[in-house]
Amino acid sequence: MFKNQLKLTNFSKTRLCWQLYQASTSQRLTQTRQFRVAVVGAAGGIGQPLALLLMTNKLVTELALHDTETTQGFGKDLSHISTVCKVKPYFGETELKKAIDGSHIVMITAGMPRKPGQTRDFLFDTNAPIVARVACLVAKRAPKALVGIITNPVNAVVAVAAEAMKKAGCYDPNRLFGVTTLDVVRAEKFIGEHMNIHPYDVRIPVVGGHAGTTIVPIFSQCQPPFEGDEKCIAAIVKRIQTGGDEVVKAKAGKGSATLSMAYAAARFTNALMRGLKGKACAPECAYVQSDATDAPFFSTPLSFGKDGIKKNHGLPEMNESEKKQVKVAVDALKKSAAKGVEFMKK
Ligand SMILES: NC(=O)c1ccc[n+]([C@@H]2O[C@H](COP(=O)([O-])OP(=O)(O)OC[C@H]3O[C@@H](n4cnc5c(N)ncnc54)[C@H](O)[C@@H]3O)[C@@H](O)[C@H]2O)c1
Ligand SMILES: O=C(O)C[C@H](O)C(=O)O
Repeated sequence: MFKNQLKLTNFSKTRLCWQLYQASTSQRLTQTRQFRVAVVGAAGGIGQPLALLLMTNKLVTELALHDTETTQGFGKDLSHISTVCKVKPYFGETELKKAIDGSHIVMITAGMPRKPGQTRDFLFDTNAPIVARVACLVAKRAPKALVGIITNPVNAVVAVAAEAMKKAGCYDPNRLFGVTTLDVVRAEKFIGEHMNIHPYDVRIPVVGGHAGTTIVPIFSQCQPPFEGDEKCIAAIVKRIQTGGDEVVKAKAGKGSATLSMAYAAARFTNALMRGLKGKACAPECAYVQSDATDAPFFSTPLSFGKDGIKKNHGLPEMNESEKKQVKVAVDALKKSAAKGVEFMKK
């Protein structure tokens, strides 16, 4: 009897401590500036695991989940996770405004993924209008928000978003990003496997865009220095450039990369939030308006601050082979951007 009372007392003490800890944590969290992140396309293959990963990030205190499919069910499911993050589900065209209002970051995953045999560019006609609509609303309702575009074809729809925002009277090139982090994540993974080291320890800039030969990993700047001959580099470059196809083929008609993309997007969102908070973070590559090359948009390593891009580190030093690859990428990217601009003229 006495033993049981003692147990109960200890249990109560533990619970009280836990409650006090939680109260002090949530107080701390409301005192420091934390972030509302909106995921548009949240019910999809990328959206759901991205939402889950963001729920576990202490910098996210409110998660707005929007989709043209209902987000009620998985939103409720997420809302039971014991983090301080509040989940706000939104549904359909009419609620997009509410989802965007007050958001510090808007991650756009809305749109079709490709099927085997299709290029990313094949998705343009379906996805460009979706991106245009969301970008236009962000410009009007949350002009200070940082916008990450995951929807394909990234190489063209980022230009669509920029034009849509210009039309809406509010475009800030420092706040608009095509998310190319998955190419970096793949590069780290494949190089780590090849060199038998942890992928976390691999740093490599992947510049250009996000499709085929527009993806240019700069092996000459790999840290630690890459160990392997030209043939080996060419094979890994090819694998990074066709990583998306590898997944599309393996999923056999059931979509494209979702989990690895969610991981990459969560990492990129974290880097943006650290920038907003003024915290240091290793540079991340993203596809942004740029004068690094002749292409209007180009991915290079970036540092982030409270207004989005703090510093564009530009093109890293490159060897002759890498310079040639960049030239090929630039020619293709100029066409992709022009396609986006042309679409918005119509
Ligand atoms: N940038 C990258 O590295 C990368 C990586 C993987 C996938 N993608 C792209 O991301 C996109 C999404 O992929 P997924 O696998 O999540 O697809 P999915 O079909 O599983 O999910 C897309 C979601 O978008 C929603 N949606 C469609 N139109 C909408 C609108 N107007 N407003 C709000 N929501 C809308 C759909 O209802 C769906 O839930 C695709 O275009 C895909 O090609 C990009
Ligand atoms: O390949 C795709 O269509 C999806 C994405 O762009 C990827 O690289 O996995």
